[in-house]
Formats: sequence, structure tokens, C-alpha cells
Amino acid sequence: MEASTSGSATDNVPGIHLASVNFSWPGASGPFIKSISLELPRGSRCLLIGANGAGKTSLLQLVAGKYMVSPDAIRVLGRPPFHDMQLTCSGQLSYLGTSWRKDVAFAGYGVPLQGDISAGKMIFGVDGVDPSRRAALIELLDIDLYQRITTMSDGQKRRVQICMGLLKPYQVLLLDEITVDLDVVGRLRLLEFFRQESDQRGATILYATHIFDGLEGWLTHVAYMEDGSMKRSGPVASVEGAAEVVGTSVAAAAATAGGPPKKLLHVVEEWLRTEKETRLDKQAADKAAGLGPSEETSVKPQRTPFMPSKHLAFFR
Ligand SMILES: Nc1ncnc2c1ncn2[C@@H]1O[C@H](COP(=O)(O)OP(=O)(O)OP(=O)(O)O)[C@@H](O)[C@H]1O
Repeated sequence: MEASTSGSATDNVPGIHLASVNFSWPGASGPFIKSISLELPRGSRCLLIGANGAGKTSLLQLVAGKYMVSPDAIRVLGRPPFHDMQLTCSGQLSYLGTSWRKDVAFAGYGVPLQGDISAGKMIFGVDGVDPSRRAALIELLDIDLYQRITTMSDGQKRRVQICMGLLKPYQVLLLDEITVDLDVVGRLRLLEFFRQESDQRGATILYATHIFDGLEGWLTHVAYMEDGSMKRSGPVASVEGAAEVVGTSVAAAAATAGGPPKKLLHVVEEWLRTEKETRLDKQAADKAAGLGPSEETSVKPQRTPFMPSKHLAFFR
């Protein structure tokens, strides 16, 4: 494994710094991502939460540099990810999303992506990888190097995708619901690996998920999005509700004071229910006042794929 990066000139620079990020989809009348600010120090593990369509993937893709925003609005390790392609090409910034072909291609590893090749050929095709890190990942993700990609199940393909995305010792890792196909043991082992990576190497992790099992005590920060805005964010101890989650030091204090600590799932459920009730109340009030749905909610912009369509239909 790579030695600790402590002592480098960039240590004091946050892993991720967002300053009033706005972003509009093409053809939309107004910004979908609205004035989002967030600061994640090196070594933090932040859970990105929100209802379906809240904007988690959009935000992760912006941080990954897949869409252009002003260079000052998004900084990863102090650098603008859209303008500084070296961040991704060097592996310092790694993005793992649900479409593994897109992500592997985006990492710019130059691995052959056409044809029926084995997992080993893909994984060993990545240049400049520490052999002990590669061996540890293959073991952790329980990958059969001889199996051909086209014969793999979704979960097995996902493991290869994850391995490819983690081969280089990233400094910032963006995860978009990547553990969804993994079995429980695989998921928990991976979460533990991420914890070690942030504790030992100072890696910053931003992880969007709807699966909260095993995350109590794992997260250091939380970010809750609603309709393109950031509603709650910060270190867990500072976010109302999150501080009472099992496993946080604040929750331990609350437990001794008589208040039982909560499961993360129940805290998030409460936030989502409140959000839904508020939206329904507003719709009812608007209806009573004779107001229709706003243009923003009634006109949906055209979806434009990030990758050219000829690159999309592979492996799935
Ligand atoms: N390429 C695109 N062009 C136009 N609109 C888009 C595009 N990608 C996403 N959107 C819209 O942005 C909104 C947020 O989508 P996003 O995928 O970021 O949400 P999410 O919080 O990740 O949702 P989920 O939990 O369901 O994965 C949705 O209304 C979606 O339709």
C-alpha cells in the first residue's frame, strides 16, 4: 500500500470545497443545483443523502469534473476538476458510479474496453499500479481474474469496476450507490477498506447511497439534499438529528443521559417524511390559492447523456 501522504504541501487544502455551486441542465429555465456550499476536510467520510431526484448524482458528477462550472465554485484538492484533467488522469480524483463502463473509460486508463476479455486482463492492463495495492484489492473484492467479463453477474462486474476505480491511491473518492449489487460481506469489507483509506492516507470520501446498514459510526460528515439544494450538512455532531445516530460520540453522550441513540435509517426516514409533508402542504396551499405548479416543476429538460451514445451500450 502507498505510504501516508501526510506532510505534503497540499495537506491543509480541503479534499472538496464547494462555494455556491449553481448548475442548470440544458434547456431548463433555471438552475437545478442551487447555491450549494460544502467543505470536506482531508480524511473525512461524508454521506450524501436525499430523495430520488434530489440531485446527488448531479452533484457528484459536477465534483468529478464531468460538467463545466466556474473554476472557483468547485475545488478538489484546491484544483478545479473540470479544467484540471490531471486530477482524474492521475487517479487523485476517482469517481465510481452506476455505469461502470463510463467510469472506467473516464478514468482514462487506456485499458482495452472492446471485446470479451478477462477480469485479470482489465485489471493488470492499468499501468503504474502498486502491485501490493492491486493484490489487496483483488483479494478484498474476491475477483476471479480468469473469468471473462461477459460471463459475470452484475455483482461480479461491479466488483471489477470498483477494483479498477480504486487501483490508484486516490485522494478524493466519489461513490454513487456503488455497493448496491454487492452481498453484505462484500459491502462491509469495502466500507472498512474505505475507512482505512481515509484514516491512514487522508483520503476524502463522498458517498451517495440509499442503503444505510453498517454506516453508523462510519461517517464523519453528512450532506442532505432536497430538490437541488443542500438542506443540512457538516460534521455529524453539528447536524441536527445526525448527532444522535448510533456510533457517534455525541450519541454515546446522549445515551448515557437517557436518550436512546437512533439508527441512521430512522433519522433519514424522518428527514424524508418531513420533506414530503412540507411539499404536500405547499401543493395544497398553492391549490387552495388557485396557483398551478411552477414552470420549474412542470417543464422537464431533455436528458442529454454525458458520453456519446456509441460508447454507452457495452457490458449492459
Ligand atoms: N443529463 C441530464 N439532463 C437533464 N436533466 C438531468 C440529467 N441528469 C439528471 N437530470 C435531472 O436532474 C434531477 C436530479 O437527478 P439526479 O440523478 O442527480 O438525482 P439523485 O438524487 O441522484 O436521484 P436518485 O436517488 O434517484 O439516484 C432529476 O430531475 C433528473 O431528471
